[in-house]
Amino acid sequence: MNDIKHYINGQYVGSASGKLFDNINPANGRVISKVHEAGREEVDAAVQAAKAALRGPWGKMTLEQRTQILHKVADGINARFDEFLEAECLDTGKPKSLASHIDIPRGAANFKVFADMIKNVPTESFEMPTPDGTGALNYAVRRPKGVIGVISPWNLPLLLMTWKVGPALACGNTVVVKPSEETPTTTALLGEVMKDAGVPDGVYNVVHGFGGDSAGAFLTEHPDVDGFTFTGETGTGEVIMKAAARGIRDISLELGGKNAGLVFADCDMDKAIEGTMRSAFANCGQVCLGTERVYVERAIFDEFVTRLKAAAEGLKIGPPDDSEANMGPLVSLKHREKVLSYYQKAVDDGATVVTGGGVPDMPAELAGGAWVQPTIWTGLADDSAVVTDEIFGPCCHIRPFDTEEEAIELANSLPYGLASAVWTENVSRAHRVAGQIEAGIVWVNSWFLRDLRTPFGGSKQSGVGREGGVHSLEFYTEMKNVCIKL
Ligand SMILES: NC(=O)C1=CN([C@@H]2O[C@H](COP(=O)(O)OP(=O)(O)OC[C@H]3O[C@@H](n4cnc5c(N)ncnc54)[C@H](O)[C@@H]3O)[C@@H](O)[C@H]2O)C=CC1
Ligand SMILES: O=C(O)/C=C/C=C(\O)C(=O)O
Repeated sequence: MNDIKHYINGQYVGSASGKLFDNINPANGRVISKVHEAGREEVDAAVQAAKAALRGPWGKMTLEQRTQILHKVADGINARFDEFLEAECLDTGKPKSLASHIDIPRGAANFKVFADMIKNVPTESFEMPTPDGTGALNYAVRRPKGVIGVISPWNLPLLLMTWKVGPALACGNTVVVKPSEETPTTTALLGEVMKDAGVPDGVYNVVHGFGGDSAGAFLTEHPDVDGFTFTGETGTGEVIMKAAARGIRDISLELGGKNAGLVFADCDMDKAIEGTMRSAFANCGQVCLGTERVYVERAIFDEFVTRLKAAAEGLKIGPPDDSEANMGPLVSLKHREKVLSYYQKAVDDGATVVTGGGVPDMPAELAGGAWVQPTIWTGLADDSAVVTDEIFGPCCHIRPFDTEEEAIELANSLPYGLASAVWTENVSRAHRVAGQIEAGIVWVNSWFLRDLRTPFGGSKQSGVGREGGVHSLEFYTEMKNVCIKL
């Protein structure tokens, strides 16, 4: 069994404290590896390496040189595709069929897309008159923000970490990444790829550990980090925001959601079932953009529930290597406890359990895994915690509505505002409803269709700021105006 070490200043290093924690395979509960837990010492070394690297060869490279290296990073991920796939699936338990189509290709694409984007985005220039008649010229330039602290979650580990690291490096910053303690491996492996691609030492650093009173907190408390980007729970986002306030550091937060799907009677039912299925159960329901509240127009409610039930019962639960499996386990037994507590709460609150609601029977070798059944409920009150809290499991509650206004009101009724999916074949309705939903992303007749040039993030308690396209460049750079008197 291998140890997973920190990656600091181009070297894999262990913790001075010798503290290690277990990395567990959620498909069978067995230990995959031991991970070094960073103390303040390792976090400080990583931040100092990142700070120094800003003034080293990285800071002196031309944009062309930098972006060529990032292309090599993407090529390096693709060249070691199977290793990344194996590592990601061991850490998360997700089906290889899913990770090979989404997680790993996006991990590589995140470097290429932002390397190309930074070369093609113009900045502003304004000529102005002056009293003496000679005039002045203003032009804006982008400069790296500095050292970026990247705190990433476990649900799409490589995808979400590189979604931040790709643009951060494209803009000339250096990074210290704190991956989730649940899924450290691909972030660690990326160090080798960075080295082989010619990324100078100190540009990409990784420290492992937990959140509070561990590597995560030590990183956010470190005064030499210039900005933080985080994806995860809303409560954690608040803690990070407070830490970033000291020293007035910038933040980009993509937080929780309790997303609504609105299914109108004029929808294409096949599309609505297929899309809602994916949005509720893909990645075992562990996608912040997933649909946990489904509102269906009363005329088609019964048919929709019957068909979604059949679809959920058709899912094949299994380990990553099972090529027929389309649903893996949850990320950990601890997370399963949380999800199962909501399964119980739904029953206590009087739900009708349409399907699921428990733990599936698994073969003996998988019995220690964090398996749960895909679950659908109806009949809960709008204020049940099952309908208002982010559960982050393979489950949804379906409730009927009678009018478009009611559907919009229900969708907007929570403090979250991340994503929504609207199912209708009426284009006027699609525009009207999309315009009124309080969320960062509204999909119409689709879900998780991602164009990396688009703004991505949440409104209300689902986040602060937007990443994606030029919005990533906005966050990862400082704009400076130069005014030249002519
Ligand atoms: N993509 C998303 O939107 C995600 C949402 N969640 C939600 O959060 C719930 C709890 O899962 P967790 O893993 O505990 O999520 P979390 O938000 O606490 O963890 C995400 C990352 O933040 C770090 N972190 C935690 N506390 C920190 C602190 N005080 N300072 C700095 N870094 C800190 C963690 O170590 C991890 O790297 C889930 O049940 C789910 O509802 C979890 C993961 C991803
Ligand atoms: O960038 C994407 O395509 C996916 C984003 C998904 C999340 O942010 C999430 O599940 O947390």
